[in-house]
Amino acid sequence: MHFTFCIFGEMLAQRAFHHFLKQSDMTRWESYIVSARKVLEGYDGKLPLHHFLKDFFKARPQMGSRDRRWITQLVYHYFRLGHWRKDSLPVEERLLAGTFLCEQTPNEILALQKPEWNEKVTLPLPEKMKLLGITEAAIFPFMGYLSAALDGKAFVNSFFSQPRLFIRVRRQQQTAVEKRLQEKDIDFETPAPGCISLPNGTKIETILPEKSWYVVQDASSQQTGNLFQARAGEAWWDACAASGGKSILLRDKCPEVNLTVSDIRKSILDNLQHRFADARIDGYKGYVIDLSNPFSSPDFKPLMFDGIIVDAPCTGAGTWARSPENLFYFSESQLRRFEMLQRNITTNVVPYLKKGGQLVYITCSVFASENESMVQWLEANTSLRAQEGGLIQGMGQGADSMFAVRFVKEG
Ligand SMILES: C[S@@+](CC[C@H](N)C(=O)[O-])C[C@H]1O[C@@H](n2cnc3c(N)ncnc32)[C@H](O)[C@@H]1O
Repeated sequence: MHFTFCIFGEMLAQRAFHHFLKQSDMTRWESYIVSARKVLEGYDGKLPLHHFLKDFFKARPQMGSRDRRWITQLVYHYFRLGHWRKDSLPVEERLLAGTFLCEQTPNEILALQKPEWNEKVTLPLPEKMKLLGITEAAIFPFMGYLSAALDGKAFVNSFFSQPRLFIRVRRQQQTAVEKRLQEKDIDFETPAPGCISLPNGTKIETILPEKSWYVVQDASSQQTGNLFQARAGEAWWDACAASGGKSILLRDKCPEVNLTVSDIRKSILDNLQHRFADARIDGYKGYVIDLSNPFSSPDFKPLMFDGIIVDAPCTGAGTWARSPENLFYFSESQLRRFEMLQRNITTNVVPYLKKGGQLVYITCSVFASENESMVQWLEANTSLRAQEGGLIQGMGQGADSMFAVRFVKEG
C-alpha cells in the first residue's frame, strides 16, 4: 500500500515537474518572440542592426547571453526573408518561418510553436522554401538588376546563413597564427595564401592578441588587392578610405608606396588613424574631402597620382548575408542615387591621375548599374580604359561578393 502510494506520489510529482518545465519553457520562448518583436518595432533600418541590438541589450542587463543570442538570431531570421510577404505576414509567423529556413537542427522554439516544421528542419533549403511556398523572386524581387555574371539563385540562398569570418595574415605570421588557432581547437581553412576562413562569431581578438599580425578582411575584399599594381616610390590615393582596409592591403603588397587617404568625414579618418596604428602603418597623408563635387585645395599634395583606389559608397548588396536588414529596407530608388554618387566621385578624381596611371574601381555590390554599367559609362565619359577585373562571387566560400576593375588613364 505504502509502496503504491510512493509510486503514485512520485508519478504525480514527476508530472507536476514536467508540467512546470513545459510552462517555464513556453514562457521563455514566448518571451524571446516578444523581445524580438520589440526590437523590430523600434528598428527603422537607419543604424546597422548590430549597433541597435547592442543598445537594446545594454538597456536590459537582466538578459543573459543565451537570451541575447536567441533574440538576435530571431531578428536576423526575420530580415533574411527579405521582401517575402513583407507587409502582410504577422511578425510571429515571419519569425518562425525565418527560423525554419535558417536553422538546420531541431530546436525548442519550433518544437513548441511549429512541431510539424521542426521535424523537417534538416531538409535542404530549397525543399524548405518549397514547403512554405517561398520563391527566390519573392525574397529578392530585383533579379533583373543584378550583374549578368551573378548566379542569382545562389545569391538569394546565401541570405539564409551568416557568412564566415575571414582574416588576412600579415608580417609573415602565417605559421604563428595557424599554431594559435590549432591550440585553441578552432576549425579553420586557408582558401588562399594569407587568407584564413573561420567560423562566424570566432572571437579572433582574444585568440590573436598581437593586432599587427592580421586584419579582419573578407576573402573577396582581399582578392581586390590582386589589381593593385603598385611599384616602390609611386604615389597612390585611397579616395574613399573608410577605416583603411584597402590602404593596409596596398601597403602590405608594396610597403614603399607613397600613400594618401581621404574620406568625407573627419571622424572616419580618426578611426582610420587607430586602425593604422594597430597595423603599424605610418608615413601617410590624410584629407577630409567630399568627392561628390569637383574640389581643389592648395594643401592637397601630391597633385598627381600613379594610382587611385575608388572603393565607392554603394548599396552593399554583396554583403547582405551579413546585414540582411539592408536587403529588407532596399528599394530601387537607391540604385539611381548610388549610380550618380559613384559617377561623380570617380570623375572628380580622374584629373588627379597621371596619364598612364591606374584607377581601381571597387564596390561590394552585385547590381549591374553600380558595376558593369558603371565601367561602360566611365569608358564613354572619361579617359579611363578598363584593363582587367570584374565580379568576385564569394557565396561559394561563405564570403561577400564584390566587383573590382582596374582602369588605365589613356595617354
Ligand atoms: C565602401 S566604403 C570604403 C571602404 C574602405 N575602402 C575599406 O576598405 O575599408 C566607402 C566610403 O566612401 C565614403 N564616402 C561616401 N561619400 C563620399 C563622398 N562624397 N566623398 C568621399 N568619400 C565618400 C564613405 O564615408 C565610406 O567610408
